[in-house]
Amino acid sequence: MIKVEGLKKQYKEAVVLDVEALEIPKSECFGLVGNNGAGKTTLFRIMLDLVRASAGKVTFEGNDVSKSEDWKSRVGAYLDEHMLLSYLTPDEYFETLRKIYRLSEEDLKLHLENFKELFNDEILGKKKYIRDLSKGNLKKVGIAAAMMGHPEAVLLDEPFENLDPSSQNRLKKLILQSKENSKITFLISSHDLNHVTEICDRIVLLEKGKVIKDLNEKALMSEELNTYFGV
Ligand SMILES: Nc1ncnc2c1ncn2[C@@H]1O[C@H](COP(=O)(O)OP(=O)(O)OP(=O)(O)O)[C@@H](O)[C@H]1O
Repeated sequence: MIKVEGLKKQYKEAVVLDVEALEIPKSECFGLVGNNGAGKTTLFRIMLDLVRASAGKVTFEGNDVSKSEDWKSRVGAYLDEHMLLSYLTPDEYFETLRKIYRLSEEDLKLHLENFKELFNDEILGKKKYIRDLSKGNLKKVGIAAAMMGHPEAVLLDEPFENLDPSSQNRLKKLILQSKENSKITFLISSHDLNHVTEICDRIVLLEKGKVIKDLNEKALMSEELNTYFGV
């Protein structure tokens, strides 16, 4: 379980995140939505100990992520391209991660087979550096990397952004399959209300850093979100 307790992030006088309490149980597909600047990425960055909270904490299976290391081998994430090694080709990058995660060559092959449809024959074996990939293809590499090493939880910031419509559908299918087969907990931030409502069991809406809605009834999600966003 991922637990957020009394979490605050402040830059000078501006409070950009203020989440009293949030519990994300194992295997949940948790959607995070909110307008630009609502605090979604900040929450993910604190969860990954990339940014220090001004107050409060995030725990993964009881351990404070800012004070322990154990969660690092159990959580995968793709927030943006800074997380990639852009001077490598995707093949070299996955091979590097394979060694870090101590996976066999067969394990890596099996993992990448799950991404065959999503990669659409544009990622592997192309001898193109990651830095030269299109934005959508960069995202695909990042997501495949985030899901390597049998993580218990995967955080994805705007995973559908820059993907073409077929790739968006393939990604949704892949997330649903992984959730079904591996019981991965997914935390997904997105501006695409249709996609998140389709794949997530629960959606939290942030406004100016605060949780203003916590929705888990599928039938009501779209209605409430469409009303809020005026779409
Ligand atoms: N290093 C920083 N210094 C000052 N303010 C920051 C810093 N990082 C983030 N912020 C502010 O924190 C707020 C929340 O930003 P955040 O990126 O978390 O929002 P978001 O919901 O992910 O937005 P978007 O949908 O546009 O990606 C914004 O007002 C942003 O300007």
